[in-house]
Amino acid sequence: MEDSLPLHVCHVQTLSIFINRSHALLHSIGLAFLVYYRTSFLFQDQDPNTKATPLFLPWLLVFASELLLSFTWLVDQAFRWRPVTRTVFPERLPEDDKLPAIDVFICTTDPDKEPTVEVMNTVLSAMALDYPPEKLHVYLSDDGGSPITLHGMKEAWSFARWWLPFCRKYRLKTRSPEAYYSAVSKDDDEGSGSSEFMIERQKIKERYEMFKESIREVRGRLLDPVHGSGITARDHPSLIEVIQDKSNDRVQVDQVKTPLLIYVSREKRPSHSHHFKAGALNVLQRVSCMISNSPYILVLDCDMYCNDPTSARRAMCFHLDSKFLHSLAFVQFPQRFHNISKNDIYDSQLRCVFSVLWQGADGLQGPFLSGTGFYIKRVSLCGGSSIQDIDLGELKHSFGSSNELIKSLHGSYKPYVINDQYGLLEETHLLASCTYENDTKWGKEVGFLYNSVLEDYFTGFTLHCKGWISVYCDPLRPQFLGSGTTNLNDFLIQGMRWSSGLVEVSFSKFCPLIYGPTRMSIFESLCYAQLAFHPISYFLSLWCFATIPQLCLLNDIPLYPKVSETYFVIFLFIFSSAISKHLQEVLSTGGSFQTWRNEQRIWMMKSITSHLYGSLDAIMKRIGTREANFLPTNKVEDAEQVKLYKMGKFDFQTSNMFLVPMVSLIILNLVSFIGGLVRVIFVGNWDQMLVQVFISFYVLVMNFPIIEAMIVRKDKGRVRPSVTILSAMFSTIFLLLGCIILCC
Ligand SMILES: O=c1ccn([C@@H]2O[C@H](COP(=O)(O)OP(=O)(O)O[C@H]3O[C@H](CO)[C@@H](O)[C@H](O)[C@H]3O)[C@@H](O)[C@H]2O)c(=O)[nH]1
Ligand SMILES: [Mn+2]
Repeated sequence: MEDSLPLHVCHVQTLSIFINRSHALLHSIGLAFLVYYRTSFLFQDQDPNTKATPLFLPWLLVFASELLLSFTWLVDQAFRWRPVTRTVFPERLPEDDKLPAIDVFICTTDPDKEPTVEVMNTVLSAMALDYPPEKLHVYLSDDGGSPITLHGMKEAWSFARWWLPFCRKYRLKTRSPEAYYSAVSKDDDEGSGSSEFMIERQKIKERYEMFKESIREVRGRLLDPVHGSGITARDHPSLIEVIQDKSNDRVQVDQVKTPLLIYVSREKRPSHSHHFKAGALNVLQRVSCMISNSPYILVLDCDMYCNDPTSARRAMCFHLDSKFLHSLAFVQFPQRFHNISKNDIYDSQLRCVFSVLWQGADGLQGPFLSGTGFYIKRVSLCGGSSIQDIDLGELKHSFGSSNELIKSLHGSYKPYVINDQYGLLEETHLLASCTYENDTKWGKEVGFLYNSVLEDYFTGFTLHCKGWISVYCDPLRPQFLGSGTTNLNDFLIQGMRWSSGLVEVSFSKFCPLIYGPTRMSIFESLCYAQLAFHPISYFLSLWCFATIPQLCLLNDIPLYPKVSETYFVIFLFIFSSAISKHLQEVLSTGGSFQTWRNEQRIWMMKSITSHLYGSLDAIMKRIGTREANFLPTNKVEDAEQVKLYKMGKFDFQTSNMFLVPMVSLIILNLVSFIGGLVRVIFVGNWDQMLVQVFISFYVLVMNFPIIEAMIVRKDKGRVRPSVTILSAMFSTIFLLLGCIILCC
């Protein structure tokens, strides 16, 4: 055995650690001075005449916002404490016959928003993973219960019998056929120069076109008026099918070994809450127990195809390491996207999360579960390996009534007897029924958890609380590629769902600051807390910074030290230090100045809208006036929207709920900037008002695309004049109210 050679190594990023810690030290000294400056103002002997003046209120609000931001920053430092990167050596893995089996879970829900061809590309890329095919089982959960998807699966299976041998023979790097055939530059795959290869490539391409055509044709047919079947996405029985060969191509491709492919559509009834993706994943877990019961599970969103076949072996480098055998719950790969433009105006790539934060968490107890692109150990979702000692009654209380399921948990189940399809299907239908989870611990303690719409964050959090660790694997070539949100509307709605899910957790008994520290490393729990609290903290403080200094500027109320005072330097320092740290991180993770500006801007836009509404949504859910929901993002590309996105132009075709607050604040800042400037010039107190003038200026410069879309643009993505007028009304009312409060 190659015992001496490690399967992976971990590199501590010493330079980043040095930069981060020194910056944290300097920055916190700055913040300490700021707090001292503000508190000493609050506690200084007040003139009895001024004590009652409204000056006090704006000061307090601005100070509170400064404290909130400082707190969030401080907690955030946990992510920067000990970043690491990892390298794996898959060539040192044991022989194929010693590798453990893997189940791949793919979730889809809506064939209109999630085009079937794209979903099947994900399925095919997973089937084509470089892993022994008899040890790979691909499950698709179809929450829509759509015959279009089922038909797509059958077609995908037939096509796979051509596609997989081609991939294997030439060791293709790109194994999603769509990505492969539409790639601008070809990978240098083995034998890719030969004419035999070119002929085969062309032949398979034709088959692929036929495959797409068949999906299109069936879609056209099935979309015609539904004939009173009563089956809808929200109301349908369960349907589980092991996809098998019905094609006539058998002669040629009979020898091809294909991974098992299983279609699962769980039962859904309007009377039962189905818990969205987490619910779907839990059904897959149970159903797969009966069929393959593999010890490891790869979870994928329907749009996240495997861009590189080696991810499974890479993940096994960690899972099979004897040091990790009993502690490692999952290996997380970053989410990367295939449709991001160079400019990336919406920061759809989530650069900070996947290039900075997760590496930081990896140096502590591990990256957070990120919904897709992770290889998780099955037992970690079922309460660990202590199951063996628990008695049957207790187990049924946790896992439900199925004896077969419980047998499988003990590992004594002999899964998938193909001859006994009938018995198998009966049991799986029970497991996929919407009542199976009643009075069990599914979703509460077992499987993916339901407490939050951000099931991944919360499930990962409880795993870390139970002492499991995770690792982050981020090789140069992205292992998975999905479609990022490339229009403002989808982006803000997605952000709202995430904020809501995070705030839900922070307002529950699982609040990371209270529940975490006693159960996991303190730094890791700070990381969880940072994420959980950032929506509230950002929306409160940014709303404040976008209004209060501006109102005060118009009313000649100074909130910051004069330029000539020494404390001015403190504010200058804090601002520049924060900005340059962000810039340093952007540049060192391959971004540009433009990236920095885009991230600053989208941070402001998101804080004002998504974080606000997401937090409100969570609060309303908490007090019971609102139900959880999960609007899946749209994966269909709209040509016009894509054009705007590629040009780097914001697409303001979104609801007024998002637009009006943003535009109102821009108008407010415009008025206060111009008014303030005029005033400062006439009164001559620029020394006192400079910071406030600058804040308005900064907001305007950073959000210039909104101004442009209000005034200059004529295309569809502009801000409609009606929105501008409505927003102007809101700003006026706000200004008037503000003046009344401040001046009386
Ligand atoms: O009722 C549902 C809703 C969604 N999904 C699936 O969940 C996945 C993620 O949904 P998507 O619309 O793509 O949401 P995103 O915001 O892009 O997803 C991110 O955020 C989710 C949590 O909000 C995580 O689960 C995802 O992994 C993460 O990529 C998709 O495959 C959907 O088909 C279901 O299976 N059932
Ligand atoms: Mn998605």
